[in-house]
Amino acid sequence: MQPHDALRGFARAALALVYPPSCAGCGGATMDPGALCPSCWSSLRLIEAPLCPRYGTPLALDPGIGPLYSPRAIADPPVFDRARAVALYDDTARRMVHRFKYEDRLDLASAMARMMMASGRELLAEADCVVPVPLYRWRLWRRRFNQAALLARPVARRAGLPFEPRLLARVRATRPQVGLSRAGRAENLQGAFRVPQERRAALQGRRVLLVDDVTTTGATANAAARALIRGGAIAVDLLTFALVADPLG
Ligand SMILES: O=P(O)(O)OC[C@H]1O[C@@H](O)[C@H](O)[C@@H]1O
Repeated sequence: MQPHDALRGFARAALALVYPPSCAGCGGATMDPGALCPSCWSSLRLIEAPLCPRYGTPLALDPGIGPLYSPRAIADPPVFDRARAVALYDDTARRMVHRFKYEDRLDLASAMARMMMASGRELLAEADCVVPVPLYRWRLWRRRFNQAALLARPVARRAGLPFEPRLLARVRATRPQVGLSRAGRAENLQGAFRVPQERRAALQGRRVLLVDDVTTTGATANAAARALIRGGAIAVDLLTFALVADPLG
């Protein structure tokens, strides 16, 4: 056994003392940290092909005639190239995100990131770097962590890609997206992100994988992707843990 394996084993055991393994969905007992109990696992609505190649939303059928875009991708194409998510944001996925983000269950990040790696395989294969959606400094101070960064870091590390949280900054405080209409969400995010002048050189010509916890309307990802492209990225893909299947009208 390598010394770092022993250290990792010790860290895992110490973590299990602080956070006894419990289901990431319902909180019931499980064997492994971050695992789901059989009932939550079977109710997690994993997103599987056929998918809209742009928004990553599940499609009802695959006619087998090449890529089929969702009506929304045709009528309202996003700024990012392709989005992928692990699960639809209902029941189990919502409970997981709430535990992680609002109940400080930061230990869930590793398991969630592992699932994101599987769903984002094709995006990771082409990405040059991984950038989390940043929080504005006051929000970061209040929450004490950026949930997107906690997911993006292990994704980048396991994929062997650079983790680049400083390539994108949130330069304006925005209202929480929850409770806003689709138009309100887009307006709320206008001008909220910028690539810092001193980081522009580092971004030129790179394909960015943007990471967040949830996509609802895509307004946050669009605003972030727009700023990254203005700042020099050649393209932006989006990877989130959950996707709201039927976002507000
Ligand atoms: O901008 P849309 O996709 O509507 O909403 C998703 C955002 O709203 C927040 O709660 C999430 O963390 C994410 O950043």
